[in-house]
Amino acid sequence: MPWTSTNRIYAKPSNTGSGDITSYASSGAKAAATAAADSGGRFELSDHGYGKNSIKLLHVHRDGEYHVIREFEVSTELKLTSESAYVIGDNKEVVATDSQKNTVYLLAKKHGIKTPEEFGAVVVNHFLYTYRQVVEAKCHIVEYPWERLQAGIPHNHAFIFAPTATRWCEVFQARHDAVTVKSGLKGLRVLKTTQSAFVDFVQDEYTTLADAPERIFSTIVEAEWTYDNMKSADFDNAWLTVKEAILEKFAGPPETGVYSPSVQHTLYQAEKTVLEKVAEISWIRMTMPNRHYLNIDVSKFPANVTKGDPRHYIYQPIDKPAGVIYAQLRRRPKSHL
Ligand SMILES: O=c1[nH]c(=O)c2[nH]c(=O)[nH]c2[nH]1
Repeated sequence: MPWTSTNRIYAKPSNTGSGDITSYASSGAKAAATAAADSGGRFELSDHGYGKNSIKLLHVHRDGEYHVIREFEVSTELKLTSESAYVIGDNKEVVATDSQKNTVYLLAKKHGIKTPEEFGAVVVNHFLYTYRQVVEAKCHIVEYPWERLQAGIPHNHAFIFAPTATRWCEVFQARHDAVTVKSGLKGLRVLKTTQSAFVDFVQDEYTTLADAPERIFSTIVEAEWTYDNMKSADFDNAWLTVKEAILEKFAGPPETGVYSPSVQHTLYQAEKTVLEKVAEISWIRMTMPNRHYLNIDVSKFPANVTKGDPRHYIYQPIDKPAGVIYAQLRRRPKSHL
């Protein structure tokens, strides 16, 4: 889906002044009130920012009988040119976090929320355009996983919470720069009972793990990615494609599955599928913790207490520790040869 009709998203805000700007304190006071000046050159503020976290918001789009909902937690963060609020307690340039919260509701009312990524761009753009003292704006959005209720046919206005995976995005814009968008998925918990192995790894005096030609594979996937060409990006489609690529490469076809020689290989396969399928994604990073399920070793028990139905297999789920496997796959620049 292209960006919304508002072309403000791609404009590069300048600080040379505009009718939009409603607040700006004198630069004289700002120059003096730095941590470096205040501390006689001993210290400097190496980072700062402030905002409102987890602004809860339900967007309902009522189109006759057919209603669409999206629920979010939106967090905003601004960085000001001035250090005055920190160093001398001068709040003249501070856009209150309470006002940031109000702004989120008012922008949602005005523009609606088509995708979290597009709404995040509206929010950061607004802060940079409206307040000259804002040098950077960030908006982090987490979406609640509501799905339309299916009652034979899709229900017009009832929904069910289906937390298969949580969608999030982070939108950032610095003054004079374009918007950048990072999208992500977390909490996608999966398990399969065969077609997973881990063999042929280093065997030395530190090793007790035996080759496992057959094991349980379970993980809780996290993924994040950015876009090369945001103008043509279809954010909803990208998120669904990432989720489906992970499920496809983890599970394989329903009847036969797909063999996994390691978490590493399955993770790479999923990332490669995403870059093949979604042209606008420039890189993707996935993390797959290896949630271990240990075979219960019954060999030390007498046969009369261990024998039973051979179709029963009992494992011990292990919460901690978990293996942690991650990789980031990006497109290589096209060769000019
Ligand atoms: O798929 C795996 N990768 C590893 O690196 C590893 N290490 C380990 O102990 N078990 C596994 N499994």
